[in-house]
Amino acid sequence: MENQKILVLDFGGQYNQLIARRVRDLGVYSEVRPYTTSLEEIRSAGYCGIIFTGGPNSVFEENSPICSADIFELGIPILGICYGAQVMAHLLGGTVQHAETREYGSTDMVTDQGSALFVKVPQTTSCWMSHTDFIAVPPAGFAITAHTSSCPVAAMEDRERKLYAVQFHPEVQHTPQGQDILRGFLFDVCGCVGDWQMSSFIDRSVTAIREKVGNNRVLCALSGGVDSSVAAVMVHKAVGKQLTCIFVDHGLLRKNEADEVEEIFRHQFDIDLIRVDARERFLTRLKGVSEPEQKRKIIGEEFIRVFEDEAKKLGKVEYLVQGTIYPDVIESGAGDAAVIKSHHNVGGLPEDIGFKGLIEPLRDLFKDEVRRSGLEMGIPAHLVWRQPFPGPGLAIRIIGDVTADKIRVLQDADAIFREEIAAAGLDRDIHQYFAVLTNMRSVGVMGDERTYDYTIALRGVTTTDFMTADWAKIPYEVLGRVSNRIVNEVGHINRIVYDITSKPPATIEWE
Ligand SMILES: Nc1ncnc2c1ncn2[C@@H]1O[C@H](COP(=O)(O)OP(=O)(O)OP(=O)(O)O)[C@@H](O)[C@H]1O
Ligand SMILES: O=c1[nH]c(=O)c2[nH+]cn([C@@H]3O[C@H](COP(=O)(O)O)[C@@H](O)[C@H]3O)c2[nH]1
Ligand SMILES: NC(=O)CC[C@H](N)C(=O)O
Ligand SMILES: [Mg+2]
Repeated sequence: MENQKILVLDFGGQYNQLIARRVRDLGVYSEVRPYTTSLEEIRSAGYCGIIFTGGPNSVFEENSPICSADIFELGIPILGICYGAQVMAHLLGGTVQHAETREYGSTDMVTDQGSALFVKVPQTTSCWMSHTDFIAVPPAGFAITAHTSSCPVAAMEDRERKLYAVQFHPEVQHTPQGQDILRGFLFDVCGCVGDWQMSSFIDRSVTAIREKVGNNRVLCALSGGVDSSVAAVMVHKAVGKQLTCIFVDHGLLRKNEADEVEEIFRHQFDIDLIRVDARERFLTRLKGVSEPEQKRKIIGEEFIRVFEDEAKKLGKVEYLVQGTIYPDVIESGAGDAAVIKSHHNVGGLPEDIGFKGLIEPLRDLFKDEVRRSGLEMGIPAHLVWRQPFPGPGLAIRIIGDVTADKIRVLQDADAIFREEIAAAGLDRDIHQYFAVLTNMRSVGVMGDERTYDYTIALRGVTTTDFMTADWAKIPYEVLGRVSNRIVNEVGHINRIVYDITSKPPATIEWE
């Protein structure tokens, strides 16, 4: 049985992924698709509801993202949020205007409890606003169901056509009744029953993979990280021995990591594994390259070339499995979102790929959801809770060009940092921590001699979904020990700094 599902139609907002997430948290499957998705596709996918997201544009400006007005004729219930609400008003003949002042932050709101959205919400409540434009006049057939002191149409609905719109953001935590409002839309308006759980996601994915693959062989790009391990186990559940995993040692892994991954994987799982020594070829291609996006693209391409070479040795392989997850996709600039960085497995992929297609069963999930599905499939907790390590590895933690010597220095410094964090019992509390070899050299004095050597930056963050993160408040004693050990034990380092920026404005990795 197919699960019911909700389409989150992406108009370029910041919280699109959060909307999808909140819907899944309510037990309803949801997926984010661009606003350009064709009506035919939407109709045939059998969605039981659509949510229009917010977005940075103004509906009345030229070239703003707009969908076809025929979407309202599909008979599928729609909820517009913020820009999405304005799209609905604009397309159906209402008036959207630019306000003199922005409405931003927590705002008192009066609701009509006769609305399916507000039955569980007090008449006077608060909501979180982030807009300048507003709906001045709703389209014909719409009733106003909420207002604030400066926003005449905080919510409107055409009950008969099942079209709903809210100017505020029910998906953010600062709208205290937000989940009740979404629940009202999903359950009362769309008729969702809440039939989705992680286990049904797994079952459905396994079935879909089995159908897609048929009798063919598949390769899985396995890094030993959480995402690809979960993807591999899922594909193995689907097609068993037709799956071969390829683990690439590109020479940019952490100290001793290649051996550790091989050891763990061979013992833990009954899955075919090939370890490829590609250290030479990656280092050769990266020689003299210092621009971060260029490094990422070279690595993305070289990964694919290695997979193609291995596939040839195995005979005919149709599909490549990757452990791509949602943040990889959105940061690589999916839909109308900006390119933050090209993740090697998405934006860094070459155009010509020697496979019929990719299989990415986790593409719509967040890290914490991937972990939940890993635990559900019986992957041991110590693997599921490993901290993430980016595919391009130390190449994006060495600022500037990458050389074998720099890799060694960084591996040693990073190993000390990780050892001390573990010794202090902090490895579960800090969700990702690592050392960065900055390209900066400075003057120091060691053993009464002048030194002119590199600076290591330490980075530690706390986060749940890796989309936003705070810097970890590592105790000074621990930082002190790490600093001492690195300058004493690792050559060519004479200065250590700790990175105290959150994401945003920084990102977790330095490149
Ligand atoms: N060394 C590698 N060998 C083979 N495939 C890799 C390697 N590094 C990354 N990949 C592929 O790229 C994908 C994305 O890497 P990413 O680091 O985001 O995920 P992961 O390694 O599976 O999990 P984690 O985020 O926990 O490190 C992986 O899921 C895997 O398919
Ligand atoms: O597989 C990956 N390929 C990449 O190209 C890549 N870039 C960043 N990351 C990881 O993604 C999370 C968010 O990182 P940023 O805040 O640096 O964007 C962090 O966990 C990063 O380690 C990557 N993972
Ligand atoms: N957050 C939003 O979706 C904003 C919508 C629109 N850009 C406005 O300013 O009103
Ligand atoms: Mg990884």
